[in-house]
Amino acid sequence: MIYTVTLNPAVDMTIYIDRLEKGQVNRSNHYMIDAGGKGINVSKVIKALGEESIALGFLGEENKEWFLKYLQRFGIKNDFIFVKGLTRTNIKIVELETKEYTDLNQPGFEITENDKQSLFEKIENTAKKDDIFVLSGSLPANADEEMYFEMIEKLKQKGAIVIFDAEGQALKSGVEARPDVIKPNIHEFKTLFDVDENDINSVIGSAKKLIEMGLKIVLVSMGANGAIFVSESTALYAKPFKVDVKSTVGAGDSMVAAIAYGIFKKMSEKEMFRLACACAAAKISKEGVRAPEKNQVDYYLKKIELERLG
Ligand SMILES: Nc1ncnc2c1ncn2[C@@H]1O[C@H](COP(=O)(O)OP(=O)(O)O)[C@@H](O)[C@H]1O
Ligand SMILES: O=P(O)(O)OC[C@H]1O[C@](O)(COP(=O)(O)O)[C@@H](O)[C@@H]1O
Repeated sequence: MIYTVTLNPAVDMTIYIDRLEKGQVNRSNHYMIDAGGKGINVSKVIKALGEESIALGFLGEENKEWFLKYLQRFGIKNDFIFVKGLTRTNIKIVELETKEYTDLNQPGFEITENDKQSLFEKIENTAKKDDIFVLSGSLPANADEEMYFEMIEKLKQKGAIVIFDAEGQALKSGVEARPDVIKPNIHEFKTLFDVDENDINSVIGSAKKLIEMGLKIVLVSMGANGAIFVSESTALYAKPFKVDVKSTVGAGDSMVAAIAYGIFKKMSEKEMFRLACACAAAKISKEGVRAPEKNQVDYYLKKIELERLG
């Protein structure tokens, strides 16, 4: 089974505006509201690819009805721990004239020691050998930065496969627990290694250090500049190509979803990387934080060009 864990979910409000004038009253063109947060977006894309996952993590008590209704509408199975307060609202601004994308992410609710223990118990009682666990996104406002490290260690002891996507200190400490897969974007990767983002070989060299540490796959996404996939047996570069971008939010999550799906379906590394790039392109060609349709993914699959490196 595939499980996604979202410790800090979000109501994502995507606002489309011709141009944002700072310090002025602005009126939007139109907007969309989606249930989001990294793991939840991963679950949405897995569903769109035709597979099931169960979304775990925390959800704020105060606005949980709307959130759960949204997940039900899209057929996303879930089993959250409900915590005091509201699930945060993150604002995504798309400026139509300049094609600029601005995210305003909030810190989110706080959790108690009890909440944390309940989640750890649920995960420990659920995880079995070869289950796939996707751990992604920021931590609740007051959570200990080592929370992912602890969770990854416990999941690895159970024999589960761990895919991990976080940033900052949570990423640094989580990597020490040797997850199987990480998918940092290039800015996040630069917090792990002092690489030159214009030099693909320097990114590959650093990714290989993580493989030597015991990670199985390191996928570094580089926004409009493509992506790099490194494993023990291969180093691949996905060439960039033009996409009519409607919202960049969830591009990385779509890649993570494809890797989870690919591992679950025992796809080859090359195939799963191609799928990851196609899912990301299909996602960004959609408004808001909605999963792409399967036929859009198939359309982009034909456009992905991979180059073997190193
Ligand atoms: N402007 C863009 N044009 C074309 N592809 C893009 C663009 N932005 C993102 N992508 C695709 O989505 C992938 C993930 O985007 P990225 O911004 O690196 O991740 P994240 O959402 O985690 O920050 C990229 O590797 C690329 O394949
Ligand atoms: O947990 P974080 O790091 O604040 O990120 C949360 C945001 O990330 C998203 O999951 C999008 O992530 P990506 O664009 O990196 O795929 C949004 O749905 C959400 O608002």
